[in-house]
Amino acid sequence: MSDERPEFAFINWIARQSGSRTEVQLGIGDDAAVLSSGGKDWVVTKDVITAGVHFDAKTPLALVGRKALAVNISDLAAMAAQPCAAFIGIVLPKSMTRSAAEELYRGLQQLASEWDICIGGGDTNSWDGPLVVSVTLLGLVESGQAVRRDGAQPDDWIFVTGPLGGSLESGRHLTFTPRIREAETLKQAVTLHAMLDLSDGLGSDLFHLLDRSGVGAILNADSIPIHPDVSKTLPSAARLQHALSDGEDFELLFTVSAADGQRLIERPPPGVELFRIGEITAAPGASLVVDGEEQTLPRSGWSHGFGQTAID
Ligand SMILES: Nc1ncnc2c1ncn2[C@@H]1O[C@H](COP(=O)(O)OP(=O)(O)O)[C@@H](O)[C@H]1O
Ligand SMILES: Cc1ncc(C[n+]2csc(CCOP(=O)(O)OP(=O)(O)O)c2C)c(N)n1
Ligand SMILES: [Mg+2]
Repeated sequence: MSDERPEFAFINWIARQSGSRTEVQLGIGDDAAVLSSGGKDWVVTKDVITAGVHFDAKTPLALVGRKALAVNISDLAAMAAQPCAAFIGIVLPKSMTRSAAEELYRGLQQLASEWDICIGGGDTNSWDGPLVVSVTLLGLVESGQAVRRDGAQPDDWIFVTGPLGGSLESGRHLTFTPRIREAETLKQAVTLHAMLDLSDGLGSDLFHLLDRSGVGAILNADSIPIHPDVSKTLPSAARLQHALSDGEDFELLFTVSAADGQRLIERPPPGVELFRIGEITAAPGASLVVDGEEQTLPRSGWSHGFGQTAID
């Protein structure tokens, strides 16, 4: 007879629908999972989402589960890898019911099956704090083919795969489709020099790519695609600011040689939206051309602040 106390009953319920993959030789039920790669490279990512920070009390729990996995799939898209197995850590508020916990998991499980992801394991805790979901996601890529942040080169063209801004107000941050297919299509079409996904906002994430690559960038304000979710009644400078700093767009930003960039513009690969927003420069720093005038692009966007007030 299996252990029917809440934690173990819930884990048994999860195990019955965890999916399977040949790479996952041993999944839920032992002290650890066993995976084999078949000669490819593993690409491993982790993102945590927290009540009050990434979703609020009104967010349907199925969408919370969905988002916890989707943000990680987006990180694998940014590396041009294919998702394979997920490990789910959940810290439930003690007041949460079993059916609420199941709803959370259903949202997660549904997205997992859409992307053929096997849930290989995880951990379940409960406490007197808010809901926290932490996902570790493993993906696969042909050896040496992961696309990194540090490969941008001077004169590269910079592209994004979709319009930016307004994702929180519209709820898009809960329902977006990770750009796995787009990354795969682009990887087939051109040589991707550097890539990342836009989670904190263009005005923040661009700098991560520039810093890692040791280059700078010049962006054209008129070319930055502003999402229809950003209110049309705002002045254009405010709309641009939303596109730069709202975050959670989960579009890809990538750089390619000018020749490859030209190719993408002339023959856009099917199923990929593309916006050319600027160029990489040898000189560090980022600037923005607004009405023909070059301005410094300040770092903006989201970052998790802490340690500012001495209460420890
Ligand atoms: N607490 C942590 N311990 C170890 N590595 C971390 C921690 N937090 C973030 N990282 C690492 O720092 C890098 C940047 O993280 P992050 O800004 O969260 O990236 P992303 O936007 O892709 O999720 C990643 O390599 C991530 O694995
Ligand atoms: C309740 C709530 N407040 C604010 C936001 C907006 N927001 C939360 S986290 C975030 C940035 C991305 O999160 P992070 O944990 O930094 O992701 P990572 O860069 O690690 O992928 C944004 C824009 C939200 N989605 N929900
Ligand atoms: Mg992260």
